[in-house]
This record gives sequence, C-alpha cells and structure tokens, in this order.
Amino acid sequence: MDIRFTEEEMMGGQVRSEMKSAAFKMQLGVTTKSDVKDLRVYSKRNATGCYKPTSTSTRQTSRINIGKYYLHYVLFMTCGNLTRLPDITANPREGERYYERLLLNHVRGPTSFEDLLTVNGLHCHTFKEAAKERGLLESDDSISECLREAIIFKMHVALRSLFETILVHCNPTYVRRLWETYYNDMSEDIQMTHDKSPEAKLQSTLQSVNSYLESIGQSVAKFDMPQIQQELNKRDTYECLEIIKEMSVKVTIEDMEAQSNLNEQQAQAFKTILERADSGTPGLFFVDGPDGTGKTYLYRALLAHIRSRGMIALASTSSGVAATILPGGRTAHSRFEIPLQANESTMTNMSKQSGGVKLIRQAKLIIWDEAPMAKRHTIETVDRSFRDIMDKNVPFVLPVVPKSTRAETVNASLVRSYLWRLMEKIHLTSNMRARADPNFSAFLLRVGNGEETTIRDNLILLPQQMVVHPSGQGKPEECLVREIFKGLQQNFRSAKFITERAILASRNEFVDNINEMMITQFPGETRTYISFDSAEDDSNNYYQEEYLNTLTPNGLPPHRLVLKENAPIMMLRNLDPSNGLCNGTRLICRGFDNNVIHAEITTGEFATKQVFIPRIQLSPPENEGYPFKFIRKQFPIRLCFAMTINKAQGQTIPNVGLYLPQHVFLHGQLYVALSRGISMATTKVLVMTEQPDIRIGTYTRNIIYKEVLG
Ligand SMILES: Nc1ncnc2c1ncn2[C@@H]1O[C@H](COP(=O)(O)OP(=O)(O)OP(=O)(O)O)[C@@H](O)[C@H]1O
Repeated sequence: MDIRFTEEEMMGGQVRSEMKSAAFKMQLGVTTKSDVKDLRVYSKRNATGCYKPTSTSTRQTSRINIGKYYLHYVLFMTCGNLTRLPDITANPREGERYYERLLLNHVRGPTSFEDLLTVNGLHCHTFKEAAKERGLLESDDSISECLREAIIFKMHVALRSLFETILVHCNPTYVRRLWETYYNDMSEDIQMTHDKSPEAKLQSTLQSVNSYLESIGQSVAKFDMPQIQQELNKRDTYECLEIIKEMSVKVTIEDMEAQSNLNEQQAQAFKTILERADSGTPGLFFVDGPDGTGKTYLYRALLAHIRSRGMIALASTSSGVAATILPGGRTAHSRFEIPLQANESTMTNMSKQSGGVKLIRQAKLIIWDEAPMAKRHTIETVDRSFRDIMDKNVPFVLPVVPKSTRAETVNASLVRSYLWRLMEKIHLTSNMRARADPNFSAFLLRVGNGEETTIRDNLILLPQQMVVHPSGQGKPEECLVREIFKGLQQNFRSAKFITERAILASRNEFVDNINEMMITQFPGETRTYISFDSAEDDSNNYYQEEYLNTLTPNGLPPHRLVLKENAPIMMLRNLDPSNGLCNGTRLICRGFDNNVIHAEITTGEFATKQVFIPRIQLSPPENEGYPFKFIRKQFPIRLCFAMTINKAQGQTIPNVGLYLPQHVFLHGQLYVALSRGISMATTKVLVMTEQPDIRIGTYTRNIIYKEVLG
C-alpha cells in the first residue's frame, strides 16, 4: 500500500485525512493504544548529524485521534520537508516492519513508501532489500566482502596488513576459508618479485602476515591457517628475532644530520646522555621542555647515533601515535608488557627468558617519550622490573585522569613518584617550532610557565594579531575556518595543504561542529557510512537501535560517518601500529567501497603509506557510565579538519586555529594548543566567551598548576 503525504501534511505537520492516516497506521502496524509511546519533536540535529529531541511538551505534541486509535508522530525536519515517523518500536525479529522502520529512520525527506523502496532509481521488492541497498544493514559476509573490495586496488602489502587487522579486530569465525580465498591476491607480489616455489611463496606470505601480528603479541599460530615452518624451531631463534628486528631499524640521513644541527641545550643534553651510555654507568634522565623545544628532535638524533654504531637503542612512548613519530617506536605497554591496571606492587609480564628482556639487557639507551602521560604507577612498574637501565623524557601535559580533581591529577603525575628524586633533570627552553618568530616563542614560554600576566580567573590577554574577530553574516566559527583553510577550493587534493592545517578545540562536541561544517564545504561527492549499533546481551531489545544511533561516546566514531575523497580523517584505535595505524594517526581518504576505506597516512614515519581500513566493533571505555555494554560497528575513524587539543599533542601544525566557545579546562591545555603553531601570523584564536567589561582586547583562560611544573 502506497501512502503519499499531501503538501498540506508536509507543511503543517497535521494529518487531515483519516483514511490516509489509518492506512499509514496499518502499514506500520500501529493497532492499539498500547502501541503508542510518547511523541517528541525532533528539530535540531546534533553535531554527529543525528536528530535529537528538543522538546516533549504537549504543546508540540501532535497526537491525532482517529476513531479509537491514536497515532503519534515524530517529526523530522529534513531539507524543508517534513517527514513523520510513528514513535513505536520494532524488533529485528519482526522482519519487514523492522526494516521499514529502519528506512524511515534514515531516509531523509521521503514522500511515499515507494520512495523508501527506491534506491538509486532501482525499485526494491522488500524493505529489507532497500535497507541493504542503502547500506543500513550489515552484510552477512561483510568481512569477506571487505577483502574482496580491497583486492581491486591491487595493493598486496596493504592487503596483507588488512588481513592481519581483520584477524585481530574482526574476530572472523572462518579464518581458513578467508585465507584460501584471498591467498593468491595477498601473495601476488611475493610471487612476482622472487619467482618462488609454492612452499617458499606460502612461507614468505605467512611470515609477512606474522610480522604484523607479532608486533601486537599475536602470531599466525593462534589462527586456523597454514603455519610457519620456522616457528617449529627452538625458542632461541624466536628470541633472536626481536634483536634482529631492532637492529634492522633504518637510520635516516636527516636524523644523522640532526646531530650537527642541535641547539646549545640540545647539544649539551645529547653529550651528557651519550657519555653516560658509553661509560656503561646507569643513568635516569628527565628531559624537560615545553612542547616544540625539540625533545623529539633530540631523541631522534640520539637513537640515530647509537644505532649507526651497531648498538641497540629502544624507542618507547606512552601513546601509539607518538610511537609512529620515532623510528622503531613501540608503545611502552606493548614493549614492556605492562599490566593495564598497574599499582604500587605490579610487575611487567615479561618473562626472564623472553627475547624482549634480552633486548632490554643489550640496550645502550631506552627512551620513553611522553612518560608523564602514563600514570606514575605504570612507570614504577617498569622501574621495578628493570631499574638499572631506564631513561625517561617529559612532555608538558599531565596524564588525564577521567573526572579527576586537581589533587588526584597531580597525585597521578610522575612528579609524585619516588623516581622523580632520582632523575637527572635536563631542561630545554627554546621553542624550536616557533624559532622563526621570537615574539611568539617568548609568548608561548610565558603561557607555558604560567608567567603571562593574568587578570581575574586566570585570564590572559591574547596578542591582537592572533585573534579572529567574527565579521559579516554566518556563524563566528566560519571566520576561523576561512582564515585557516584559505585556498581550500583550489588545494583540496593536496595532502600537504590539508595536513598543514587544523582547527583545535577542547571538547569533542566543538570539534564535531567544525568537522560537520567543513565536510559540507569540502568539494566532492559525499559518502555516508551508517554504523550498526547494539547493546550486548539485549535479547529483549530494550535498547532500541535508533536510540543507540543517537549516542556518540568519547573515542567512538559517529553513527553517520560522512566522508569525501581527499578529506582528512583520524584513526580512533590502535588498529595496526606496525603499519602506522594508531589512535591519533592522521590520514586522507583516497577511495571508498561498501566495506573498506582506502586511505593514505599523512604524518609521522609512515607518511604516504597506503592502507585499508575495515569496519570493526568498538565500545566506549567502562568509565563512560553506560548501564549496558554499547557496541558500535563502524570504521574506526572520524573527520579531522578539526581535532581535540589532546589529539594534536606532539604535532606541528603550520596553520592552526584554536576554537574557544568555552575556556580551556585542563592544566597546560592552552599552551599545548597554541604551541602547535609556528608563528603569530599563522596561529589564530577565536574566543567566544564573555569578555571582562572594562578591558580592551581579547582575554582567555590559561590554567597552570605550578606544583606540577616542579
Ligand atoms: N635543532 C633543531 N634544528 C632545526 N629544527 C629543529 C631543531 N630542534 C627541533 N626542531 C624542529 O622544531 C619542531 C619541534 O621539535 P620537536 O617536535 O622535536 O619538539 P618537541 O619538544 O618534541 O615538541 P612536542 O612536545 O610538541 O612533541 C620540529 O619541526 C623539529 O623538526
């Protein structure tokens, strides 16, 4: 039965025709008063593109009495059309009724049921078929389809790492079938380059897949697939692999040359640390310097120097994305096998006979970048396991303890550790990132040290050159976007242009707001991926899918992921660290298919690498406070024209905009944001908070806990 909404209905939101309404009602299966829940008026989209209720008042409720039945409607405003959805529930077990509801929930502005059944001009016979065609239903064999779609790009190395990612993150139940189906495509390049025998080809392909798996503590031996013959060898061989792998980390010319470009303080630090390493006396150093003072530059120079002499230097970091910036970098958690819940007495899980421990014993130098981002118990756990060969470095920001008080934050920091007293402190002070603009560099230093003059509530005056003043019509943030992304329409295909620009904000909702605005302005065809959401063990369907769709917990991609070719995206999970796919890695979309996204890494050691991203299951951290386990199946990425300040840590962003609809709220946050920039002329700030009455100029809050600065 096809029901057309009249113009009158569309405009007024009132159902005038009892006949039509009754038919509509029957079509949707609303038959009794008990089917009627409440009615909400949905008129405003949230930052992720989902509609959210703005009112449930009876005044806005259109409850229509048709005989003894009631029909309640949820009104969706879409592009000037008014589409109505009965606010009733439907369970996947109900078949067509459920799929129809799913379509009504996602298709914008349909004027008839026929509209719902028509996808790209093709008529579907069932709502299920239409929902599937629109990508609203997960394919029964999405994992296999993901690999099949990736084959077309003919990138064999990326295909093997996609296979490994699928093994680890997608939990396929039929690994051997997948292996057999895609083995030829995964091994084509190996066959071509070496002209190997079938067995040698098989072994090389397995080794290649295994090398990715090993980096996250897995191996092909754990999966139902052909096995590596060498694996049968003695453990000694395996242990040596760790050392061979470390010894094969490439030393670049730039890093070798860095040694002669170090500034005075860096050169002094380089000399002090190297002398200690060469003398064989244990030493524990804490390299302290605000962001941009060249800590990473110094570490790279140290790593290159020691490695070029045929010795072992280990690079570990607190976050996966920082690991992709240092050559041979691994997260400290995976390198040292640190338990997730470290406390006063925990030890690492490394066994005394393991290759990892041998490696640590042989290491001349161990670097731990961003050490204070880890809680002190984590660092102390490592110290307890090998206290004589540790080295530590410092970034500026404290570990973020969710929902913690100032005292808790300070207490979790390295400064409160017994190790703090034992560390030899090395201070770097010149901002090398902003070295071309001494005024900016000096301003940053004052902000970072909490020395910039404040008026009440820690408000500091921003240099006028950096302030964006909203002008003309439109939203104020559009002015900031115009400043930072000037020339976008001509340069949108350039990875360099896109990567050198970003807007930073303190909260995800502000970031989403900018990203949503940017993707509509960005040239190209839109590709929308809908997530498949569920609540674990919810067989009674208490948590309706459409309710789950409206949630976007921290660290999860949105339900409606809207992308375009060449648009910048950011990884939200440590999907494949050995290939540079870490939480925080920046990429650019290069191609789309239904179950796979082709992207290019744009920052760090793996820049220009082509990768495939599959859909995976994601859940928010337990401390997000949901009373059920929320599972979202989606590509683990989000747009990154804008990103949170936290995610920008460690990056140089030559054209950076700071969007401040509210003041920053964390220690060092303003400094971290501003110090991504390289000059006042290319660092812009949009302040939207209330300004002090009698002052001239633009003020914003700078939070510095001086006790943490030591
Ligand atoms: N001695 C130097 N000569 C030339 N460029 C340098 C030097 N030291 C650092 N740089 C450059 O300055 C910028 C910032 O350096 P780096 O990333 O090492 O700082 P950082 O202290 O690690 O900052 P963050 O904490 O933000 O990661 C980089 O672009 C780096 O290449």
